[in-house]
This record gives sequence, structure tokens and C-alpha cells, in this order.
Amino acid sequence: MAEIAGGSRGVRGVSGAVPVAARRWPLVGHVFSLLRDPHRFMTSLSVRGDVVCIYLGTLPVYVPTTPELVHQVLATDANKFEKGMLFQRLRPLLGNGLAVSGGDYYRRQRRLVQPSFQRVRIARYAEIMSELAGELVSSWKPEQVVGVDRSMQDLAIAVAGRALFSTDLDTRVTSEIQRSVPVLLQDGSARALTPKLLEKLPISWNRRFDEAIGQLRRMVSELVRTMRTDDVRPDDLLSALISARDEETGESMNDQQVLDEVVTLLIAGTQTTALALAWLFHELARHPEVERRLHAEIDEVLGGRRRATFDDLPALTYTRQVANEVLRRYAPWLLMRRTTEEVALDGLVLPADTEVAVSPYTLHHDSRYFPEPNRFDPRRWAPDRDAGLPRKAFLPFGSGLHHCPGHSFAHAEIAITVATVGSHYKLVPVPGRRVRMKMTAGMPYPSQLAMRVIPRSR
Ligand code: HEM
Repeated sequence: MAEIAGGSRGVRGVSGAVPVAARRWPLVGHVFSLLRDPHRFMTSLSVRGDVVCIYLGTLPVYVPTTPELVHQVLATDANKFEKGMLFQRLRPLLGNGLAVSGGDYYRRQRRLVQPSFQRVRIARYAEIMSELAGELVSSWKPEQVVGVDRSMQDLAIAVAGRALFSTDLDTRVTSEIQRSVPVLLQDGSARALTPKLLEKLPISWNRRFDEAIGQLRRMVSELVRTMRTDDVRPDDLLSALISARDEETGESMNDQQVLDEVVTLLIAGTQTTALALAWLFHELARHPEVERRLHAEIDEVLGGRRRATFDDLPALTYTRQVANEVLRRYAPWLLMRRTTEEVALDGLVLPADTEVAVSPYTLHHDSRYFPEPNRFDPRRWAPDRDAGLPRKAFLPFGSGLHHCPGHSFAHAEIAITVATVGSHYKLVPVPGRRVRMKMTAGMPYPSQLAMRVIPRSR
């Protein structure tokens, strides 16, 4: 029989009954099931109920599974929530940046950061994307085996680094970013999930993590100070953040605030985009008919050019459909929130300080909104099917108050990279290496993604 949490002021003062997800273990709760087979666990939630309780260790977390309830949490009632427990554990890394801050402070910072992602600025960042994707492709040799996950991560870090700090800064900056960001991405999620007690132990990954944060924050704060005193500022994201003025108050950010937002952008904007690209190449290799159609589009739009640019984006329509399908299939597992006051959610009353999580992954694999959800089918996103699209069930970039400010940046980077790679090469899997999906850092990670680079014959 299904386990039920709640009851009259049951779990931590929650009133109302709610089903508990299957396969709960003593002490670890559902963490074991999540790690062992994340796809199976996350897709089992919607069959259980409209709100399901999962346990991260002994902590109950309430997960709404319908688009309407998700919209309530992320948009309509967004003011009644703050970022949840896992984000708080990342404060040493992200400071008080957008991903962790809340209330009036958050709103002001969001108003200041948002203009850095206007269309004209994306066009400027797209030049960097095109140049760096071209350099990556030139560095590959025909028949070479590349770690696609690692290559895409290096590329995304280089793009974000240059977009933030312009091209003419010394290479010390770029190499420090290339060194610290992967450490922070890898160890940051482990730190968020392990007991707080372990943070202080002098074990190697704690030392590595603390050293990487220290180095990165020192370097960025030095840059911010230098840039403030320079008469001529480069046309980059960092100068845009420094010059931003709040329309309502005329205020700008101090050095600490700029620093927190820069580190947040480096962390939030790199791993996510790199994963989408890595999974995209994986899916292309598994679906030759999709790959053929994509290559045909690239050849037609680029007309023999070897690098895609910002101006090509509107014509790369099938590329966009493929990207959307990747973002559907490989979406964030859980976006964590915590109530700041009492919230009524589908017959439940959640008191303040209750952990709630929304799962884009679960919604994206619910057959009520996406028929045959495990099938990779970019045609779902074809323009003639537009009217039937379940928009509220598609949340790769979240929605409402915290909707990802970097979504156009990410779409531009995905399309430019795929088209630039596709104009030279196709990537084929190395036989005998099985790719599994891992639960890491809130996103689906491939276990390993070694692929061979084959020149395209046209
Ligand atoms: C495929 C790539 C990406 C995906 C799937 C993605 C996904 C998301 C999601 C789901 C959220 C909402 C989190 C929440 O509600 O708790 C978010 C927020 C955020 N993203 Fe992205 N993102 C991507 C790329 C980027 C890029 C390229 C940047 C910046 C250069 C960026 C910067 C941010 C920031 C700063 C936030 C926090 C926003 C806030 O809380 O107000 N992201 N992203």
C-alpha cells in the first residue's frame, strides 16, 4: 500500500495527506533511489499524485507534479518562497548572487543584471561563441577520439569567461577560470548534498574546493577594482554589470555585489549549456535521420562557410527544434524552494520553512503533456504543431520570478556550436562504451561521452 505523509499536522506541521514516493530507505530516504536510477525515480512521481512527498535523507520535500501547481510555486505564489536548503549550502561559493538571494535585495539585483542579456548584447557574445567554436573544431584531428562532455565544458567556460572579461585581458584570468570552475562545478554539488559537519574536515576535496573559491573570488575582485578606475572600459559583461543603474533608485552595485553575480553567472551559465551540447551530440549519433536533416539545414544556411554566426540563428529552425527536444529530455531534476509563510497547495497547508521542489524533468516525461516521452523526437517542436504545445509543462529554463536570464545566451551558444561543428564533422560513438545518465549537481550528466570525430563528406 502507498505510504502517506501528513495527516492532521503530520510531517513538520503540514496539514493534509500526501502520498510518499516509492522506494524510500531508512535514513537516506529517497537519495539512494535517486542516485541509482534517477530517470525511473523522477518519472514515477506523477503517477503517484499531484503533490508527492520525497525524502532527501530525513528531510521531507513536497513536489507538485502538474503544470498548474508548478506555475503556482514558481510564478503566482513566488513571493511566498525563497531558494531552498541546497542553495543555502552554496553561499560560500555564490555569495549573495541571484541564484541564492531573496526578497527586495534579489529583485533589485535581478533588475540590474537583466539588461546584460538584451538582444544587442547577445549578438556581441555570439561573436565570441562563433570564434571559440571555430577554434575548437580546428583543434580536432580527423578520426580523433574526444571526450565530448569535457570539450563542451571547456568551451562553455571559455565562452562565459570571454563574454564576462573581454578578449584582451591577460591569459592568467582565462586560465584561472578554466582551472577553478570545473572544480567548483564538480565539488560544489557534492558539498551541497553532504552533511554540513563534513565541510570543515581537512579532506582533499574540501581543501580543493576552498582553494578554488578563494582563487576565483580574489582574481575577479581584483579585476572589478581595476576596471572601476579605468577610463575606457571594454564592451563586456563585467563592464555592463559595473555600469548598470537601477531605474527606480539610480543605484549601482558595489564591488562585492558585482563579484557575487559574476561568480553566479560563471557557475550557472557553463555546466548547463555544456550538458545540453554534450547530450545533443549523443542524441544525433543515435538518430541518423535527425542528424541528416540537421546537417542538410546547416549546409543550406551556412552555404559553405565554416562558422555559424548570430545572423544565421533565425534560419536554423530545425537546429532549434533539436535543441528544444534535448532540453526537454535532459532537464533539471529539481528546482528547490522553501516556504517563507504558510502556503495552500492543492488541499495541503504547508507552514513556513517547508521544503518544496519543482521538477522540470518529471513534467517533461509526463505522457499527458508529451506523448511517448522517452522518444527523442524534434518534430514535437515543428512550427505547424505550435498551437498544441504544452507550454506550461516545458520548463528547461524554469519559469516565473527566477526564469533563467541566460536562456537566449544558451540557445545562441547551442545553435552556433552545433552548426559550426556540423559544418566540419559528425561525431560517432566509440563502440563498447555505454553512456548512462547520472544524478549530479541538479542536472542529468552523462557517465562518459567519448566520440570519434569524422570529417563530413558532402
Ligand atoms: C542550457 C542552458 C541553461 C539551462 C538549462 C538553464 C536553466 C536554468 C534554470 C532552470 C533556472 C531557474 C532556477 C530556479 O528556478 O531555481 C536558471 C536560473 C539561472 N540561470 Fe540558467 N540555464 C542555462 C544557461 C544559463 C546561462 C548561459 C546563464 C548565464 C550566462 C545562466 C544564468 C542563470 C542565472 C544567473 C540564474 C538565476 C536566476 C534567478 O534566480 O533569478 N543560465 N537557469
